[in-house]
Amino acid sequence: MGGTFDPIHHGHLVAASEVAQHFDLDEVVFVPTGEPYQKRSASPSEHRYLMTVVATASNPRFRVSRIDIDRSGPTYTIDTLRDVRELHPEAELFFITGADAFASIVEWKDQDELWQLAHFVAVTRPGHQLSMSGFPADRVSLLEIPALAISSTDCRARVRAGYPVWYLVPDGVVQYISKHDLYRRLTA
Ligand SMILES: Nc1ncnc2c1ncn2[C@@H]1O[C@H](COP(=O)(O)OP(=O)(O)OP(=O)(O)O)[C@@H](O)[C@H]1O
Ligand SMILES: O=C(O)c1ccc[n+]([C@@H]2O[C@H](COP(=O)([O-])O)[C@@H](O)[C@H]2O)c1
Repeated sequence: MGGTFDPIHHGHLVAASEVAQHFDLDEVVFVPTGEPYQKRSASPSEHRYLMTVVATASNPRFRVSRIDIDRSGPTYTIDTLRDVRELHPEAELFFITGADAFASIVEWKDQDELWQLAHFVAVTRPGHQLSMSGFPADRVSLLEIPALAISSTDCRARVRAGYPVWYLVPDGVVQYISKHDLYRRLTA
């Protein structure tokens, strides 16, 4: 599951858990983006990586990869999937996205090749419509998951405004945000 994770929240974790259960996955690898070129700004990648580690540490089926943050330049999923394929030549790969990210996939780099590298799972997300038309039916699945109307944008705005993010993000992430004074001065 790729994401900017700025910060990681319970919407991400529920999506990962539901997909792992539904497809009987051995593990879910969270891959924080290095340079999310379509986002206006993002916190330093090490902060986003460490929050993802903190949020996932207690789940034995969850792991975090540095492959995107250690690759220089803009992050493209085609590179993520090629690198993962090289590391795990025998694995059956699934790429998890929310409905909003999936809707923009036609704009992603080398879109036609993406389908050969992984099976894409698009999960439902409040406020976003999912349409499978035009996509290769055998390479894409839609999964309905419990609706959590949580976004990283909203979490950042809440911190900036002095509102709590307890229970929207894992406790350790609340503490990490506070310890490193994240989001107080950001505009995004
Ligand atoms: N509440 C949610 N329910 C389902 N999927 C989600 C949810 N939040 C994020 N996702 C999915 O997780 C992936 C990573 O999302 P990302 O890290 O950009 O979080 P975000 O909340 O969308 O962030 P931002 O508000 O900054 O755009 C994307 O595929 C996104 O669609
Ligand atoms: O490959 C691309 O061109 C591309 C463009 C935008 C987003 N993505 C990937 O989509 C995932 C979710 O991205 P985001 O920006 O919604 O956090 C993450 O893994 C990104 O690297 C990929």
